[in-house]
Amino acid sequence: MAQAVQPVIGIIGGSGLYDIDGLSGKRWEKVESPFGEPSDALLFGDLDGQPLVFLPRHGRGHRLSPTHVNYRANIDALKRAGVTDILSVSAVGSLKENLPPGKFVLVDQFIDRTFAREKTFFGAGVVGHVSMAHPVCGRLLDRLAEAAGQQKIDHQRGGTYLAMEGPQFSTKAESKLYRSWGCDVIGMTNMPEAKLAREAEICYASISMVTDYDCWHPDHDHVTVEQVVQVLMNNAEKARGLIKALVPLLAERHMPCEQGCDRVLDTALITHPEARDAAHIERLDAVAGRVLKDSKA
Ligand SMILES: CSC[C@H]1O[C@H](OP(=O)(O)O)[C@H](O)[C@@H]1O
Ligand SMILES: Nc1ncnc2[nH]cnc12
Repeated sequence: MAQAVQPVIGIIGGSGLYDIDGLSGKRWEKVESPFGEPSDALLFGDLDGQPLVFLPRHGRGHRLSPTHVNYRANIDALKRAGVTDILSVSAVGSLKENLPPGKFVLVDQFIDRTFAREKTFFGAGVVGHVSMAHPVCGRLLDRLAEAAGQQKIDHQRGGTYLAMEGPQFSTKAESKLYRSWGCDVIGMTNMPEAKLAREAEICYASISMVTDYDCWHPDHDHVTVEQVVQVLMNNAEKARGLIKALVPLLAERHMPCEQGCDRVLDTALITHPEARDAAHIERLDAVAGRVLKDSKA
């Protein structure tokens, strides 16, 4: 018989979102990870009785570029904090005419064009392969769409997020190429974040807030940080409202994830138990302890 789980909601705040207000019992706590330094301490608290953990992706003060965010340490730290569901909040450029600045896109697919980041917890002594066919948890996406509807936020359900390395914005040729691929939005951070959340068996969904038309649109200025920040400031209230509306929708005890996000490692590991590396198994205590606990040397 499947067991109900008490959800712990993790929010990864992107550009412009470095804190969460309205939390009771608010405390910043440093969480150590064997994968290095998370972007910042974690902010623990309760929102209307629901446990919540917040992490500013770029650190308070926006110290880390998308390439220098330690995505592995961030996801590992959230897993150690007991997080079951991650909501990633991001600023993105629009690659479609009908997605103007201010619109929220609840993406459901990604194309990963990043190349200078650690992208897996596995390898070197513990090899694992998880499915990324459906990178976003359907249940989280349903609840997000419901909350956005309740808040009357202009949003699109579904869409493809192109993850680029950055930190420079795209050339016009790149922007047009991604449009020709049918991508909806572009950003620099949701990959490998979504891949690592999947490996750590945490449900993941992304709220992508459109801030600009990147550089392809003949009638709009090319993206600048100033423009992104301005649109984010105008939308901060909407983002806060969405999170507030979403939390109670996720708060009821839920059964194991229907999509299986929380058990992907049941079928992912290929290294023979006798060939597994003891030191690596130790580093994976939070991420994969559930399936590796009998492998310890
Ligand atoms: C400040 S503009 C570029 C910056 O904003 C986005 O970050 P995040 O996803 O954390 O909101 C984009 O990916 C870049 O990192
Ligand atoms: N146009 C853009 N390209 C990449 N990341 C972004 N974040 C916000 N706007 C962006």
